[in-house]
Amino acid sequence: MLNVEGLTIRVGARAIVTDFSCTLEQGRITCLIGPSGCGKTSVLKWLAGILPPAITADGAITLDGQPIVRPHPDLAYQPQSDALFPWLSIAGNAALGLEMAGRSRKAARAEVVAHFGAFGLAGCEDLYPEQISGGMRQRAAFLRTIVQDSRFVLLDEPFSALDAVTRLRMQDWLCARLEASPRGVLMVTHDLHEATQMADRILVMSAGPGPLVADIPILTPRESRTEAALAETRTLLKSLLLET
Ligand SMILES: Nc1ncnc2c1ncn2[C@@H]1O[C@H](COP(=O)(O)OP(=O)(O)OP(=O)(O)O)[C@@H](O)[C@H]1O
Repeated sequence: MLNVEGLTIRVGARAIVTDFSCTLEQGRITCLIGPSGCGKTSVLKWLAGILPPAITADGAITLDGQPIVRPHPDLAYQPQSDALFPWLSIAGNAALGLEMAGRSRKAARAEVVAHFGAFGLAGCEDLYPEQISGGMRQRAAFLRTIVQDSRFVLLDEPFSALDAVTRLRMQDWLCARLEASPRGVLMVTHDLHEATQMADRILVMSAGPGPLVADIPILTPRESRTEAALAETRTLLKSLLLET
């Protein structure tokens, strides 16, 4: 279990996040939503240990009750931008996390290339990032993150550049992967449909810096999440976002 307590993030004297707390459990998807600029990305960057030096933060983080130093191998992070290296092929980029974790280049490449079909990247193995579309780059970055062995995954709008059908496919792929290999996921999204379809719980941040506005468990099993079953939750989320 990953626990965050009392996280406050400041840019100079200005607080952008105040008193943020959450618990991530393995096998559960937590979606983080909130208005643009409320600090969602900053929270993920803090968790990943990559906040820029100009941004300061106070807060406690523990993994199974023990404080951890980040970057940490049990926390994989996919930034909002695809952040692919232009000089590496798509297969090379996707395999990078596994290589850094100690796999040989050949083994890492074989492991990621096995998913290229499901990710709509078949035939792109030896192309470079500038040769493929933004949606394809985002899928390669997602693959690089999700194949890692980390117990927790931090995803910042991982499907924002995808068309509607591809997005649904990737959502299904992620849910199936997590069932086969349970990990804790914290995913930022602006898409209420995505959040309610995928999440076990949804954390709502406020526009102004302040504690979470709401922490909403989604109890309906994923296979029963019809439009009707989720309508009430979506209405609640919309009204919370409008209020903030
Ligand atoms: N490097 C930085 N220097 C100065 N201010 C920053 C920096 N990074 C973020 N901020 C400010 O911190 C606040 C929170 O930004 P952040 O990107 O975390 O929000 P967000 O909720 O993820 O936004 P969005 O939904 O638009 O991606 C914003 O006011 C932003 O301008």
